[in-house]
Amino acid sequence: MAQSTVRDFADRTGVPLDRVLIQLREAGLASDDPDATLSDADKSALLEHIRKTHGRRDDSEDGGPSQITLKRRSHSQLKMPSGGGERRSPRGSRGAGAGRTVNVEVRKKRTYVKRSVVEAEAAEQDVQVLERVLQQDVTAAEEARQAEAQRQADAAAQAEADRQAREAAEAAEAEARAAEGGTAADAESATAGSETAAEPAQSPADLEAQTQKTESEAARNKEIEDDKERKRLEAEAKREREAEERAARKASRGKGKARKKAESGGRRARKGGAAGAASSALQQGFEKPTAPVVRDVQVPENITVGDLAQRMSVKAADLIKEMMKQGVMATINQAIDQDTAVLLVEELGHRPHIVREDDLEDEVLSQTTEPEGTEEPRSAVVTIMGHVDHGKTTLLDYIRRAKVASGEAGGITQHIGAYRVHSERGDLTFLDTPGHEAFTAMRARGAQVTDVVILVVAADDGVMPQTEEAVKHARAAGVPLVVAVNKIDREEADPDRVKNELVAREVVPEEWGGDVQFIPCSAINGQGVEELLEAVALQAELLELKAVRDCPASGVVVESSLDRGRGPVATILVQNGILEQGDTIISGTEFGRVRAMLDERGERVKSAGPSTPVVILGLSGLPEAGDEVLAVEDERKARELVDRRREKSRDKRLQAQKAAKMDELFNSMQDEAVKTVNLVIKGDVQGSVEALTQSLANLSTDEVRIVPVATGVGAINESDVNLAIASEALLIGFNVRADAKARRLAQENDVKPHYYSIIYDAIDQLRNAISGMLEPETRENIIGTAEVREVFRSSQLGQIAGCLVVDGVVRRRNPIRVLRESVVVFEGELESLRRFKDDVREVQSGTECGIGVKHYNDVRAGDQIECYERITVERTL
Ligand SMILES: Nc1nc2c(ncn2[C@@H]2O[C@H](COP(=O)(O)OP(=O)(O)OP(=O)(O)O)[C@@H](O)[C@H]2O)c(=O)[nH]1
Repeated sequence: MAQSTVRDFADRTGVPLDRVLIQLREAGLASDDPDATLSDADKSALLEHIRKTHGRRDDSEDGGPSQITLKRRSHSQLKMPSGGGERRSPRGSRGAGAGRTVNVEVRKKRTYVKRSVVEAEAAEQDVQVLERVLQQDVTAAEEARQAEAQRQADAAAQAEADRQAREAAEAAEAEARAAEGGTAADAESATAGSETAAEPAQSPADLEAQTQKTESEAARNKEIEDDKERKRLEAEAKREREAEERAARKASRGKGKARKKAESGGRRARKGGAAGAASSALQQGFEKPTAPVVRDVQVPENITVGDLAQRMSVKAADLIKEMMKQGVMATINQAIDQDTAVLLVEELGHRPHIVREDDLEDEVLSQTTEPEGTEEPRSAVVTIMGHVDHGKTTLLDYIRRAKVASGEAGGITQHIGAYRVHSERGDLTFLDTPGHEAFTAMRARGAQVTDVVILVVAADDGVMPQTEEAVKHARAAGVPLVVAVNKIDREEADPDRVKNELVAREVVPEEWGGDVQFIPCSAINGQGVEELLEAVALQAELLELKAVRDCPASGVVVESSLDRGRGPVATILVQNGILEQGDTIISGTEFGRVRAMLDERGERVKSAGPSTPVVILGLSGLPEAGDEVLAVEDERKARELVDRRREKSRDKRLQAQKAAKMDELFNSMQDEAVKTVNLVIKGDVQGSVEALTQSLANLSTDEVRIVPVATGVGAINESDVNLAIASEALLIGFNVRADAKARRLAQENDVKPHYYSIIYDAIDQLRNAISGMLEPETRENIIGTAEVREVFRSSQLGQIAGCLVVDGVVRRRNPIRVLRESVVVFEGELESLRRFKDDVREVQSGTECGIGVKHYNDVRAGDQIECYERITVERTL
């Protein structure tokens, strides 16, 4: 096909010249010159390019809609005046002057096509035209080339045929000439001549064919080369693109969270008006860290493996692996100690920072623990101690002129109460500690907040075990004693006996050269009570008790309980500062604001100074008796401190539970015969629960173990019942009952809550129950002894011992022992028991008899035969 210029080609195809030039440029073929010639090879290359790129444009579109159809609907109303002057309102109601209203709805629809789509379509059409024309041209060129080759081949074949014909003719001619006498030389030369003549006829056609062949081969080679190069470049570009995409994907995965956060931050920033800088900064991709990231890790005193892994941003599994390498086996939720955690953090290349839990404590409590300020005199805190029923409550009752004892269940004080008593010698604060041994622990605490102990000893009873205990506690706490020798109104009262007995315990009366005041008194008729108060006041004076008033308030919890209407209620004794209503306080693991304060008469007070007992409302939970109470200024820090304390106590509890479980397992492995009685104990106040738990736990023996699995303050609830069911525990309510749900659950599961209001009863009943669990004891009872006087041999009966029953009765069916010089030589049973010739069932003391011992033929004169019985005895504790 004839070569043409680009312009000609564009004209022929009808495609704009620009577009043809663009296509050629994209195919990498032509310059910008429209008059450059376009060879067949160029056209082939262009066609190939078009085929490759044709249709790709659709894929590269952004995927958005190529056209949008908008529909609009508008409503309007036309009001038509009615002919009869009557009008109808839009709702159809008739009214004066109303016309007819017609609703008109206009619908419009318009379709917009994307400009780029239209243009792309035009370009695509042009390209299709180009492709078609090029295809035609290339096909035509190919066909022409093939026709030309055919023609040349035909010409060559014709020439060859001619030459052969000519040669044949000439050969025939030469033969004829030879036959006529011609030489062979002539023939040869003729042959050569014919060959030479034939040569010029073949050469021009061959040359042209060869030249064309070489040219097309070169073009094809070039095409192949170009194609290879293009493919290589394309593959390279593709590889680069894919690598970029991979990196971007990875970055987006890795930074997913961060980006979300950043984006939200960005949104916030945009909202705030600072959009530009923020959003451009956020678009950066993921940057692979070039060096290991070293983190600063806070290591508290106790931390779980999972938590530590999170702080280091490593997987928990990796941390556990690392621990295994170090020889530590732990699960993800297991708490590890600070030292181990520090080692692990260092091992993993981070910087540990040891967090001392006391830091926060110190910070929050610095102002309160050591009060600074002017010290002022304060009234004494007095505790009454003594043996059960020696008259503690009656004495306090007399002193504060209120009937406390009469209102108490069983007449025994069940929990610590605190009362302020006004006397002529100033105020005294009394902590009423119960006298039962069960309250030992509480009493010990009472002694610690106490300035003076009144030791009540009944003059008719003398020193008893708890009197001694009280002396020990007072001594241990370094608290001075004042002895109230009570019940002197009784006839059998013997105050001197009390003195003597106490002197033996190194409590020496002043009048006998000691330092302890002994005051004889009667709590019933009040005799000597004034003197007692005077003695206490005197003792307090000697102590020169002081407190700081102008400092943050601090004190101690005396008792706490849960009140149905008021929530947690705590009796506290203020020791320093002035506690005001509204103060923020912390106590142990509890936190709160003092909502209300009540004094010992239940009257509201706004503030309470040193040595004042008050009941406070507003704590988050029940603090333990003996816990410190502190008023704090920084509420946030105080809350944080309480949270940390709770965490700590929970950890401790968990660890203790684990230890307990291990111990239990170990014990049960060691001795499976040991029976366990589990208890779930609920009570009205913390002190009672503690005391009851301790007393009941003390009933444990080697054979029966008492395990209080759960204790708490408040009504018995569903969870208590569930726990009792699960652990097969006895459910005990002390001055509390099961709520409705708990009752139902208990009934359904045949669990019976045991209610008590007197600690003695609970102890006695449990003791009886435990007694029932003890294995009965088998005892031996010797019922008779016979002395062997003589031994006979009978052919029928074997050896027979002639005996005299010296003690009790010997029975035929009972087991026997043979004793020789008081040593058992045989144990077995009787073969026969005879009186004279008769078999008898038993022989009484003082009677002779013949005894045959089964399976024993060595009974000798002088031996003793002991007859006994086995009896089973029920055991009690
Ligand atoms: N005659 C006489 N009886 C007294 C006197 N003091 C107490 N009692 C009686 O002794 C009994 C026990 O008195 P409480 O005051 O309940 O004894 P307690 O030491 O408080 O007992 P617990 O609360 O169990 O620790 C009561 O019946 C009192 O009436 C007294 O001075 N004289």
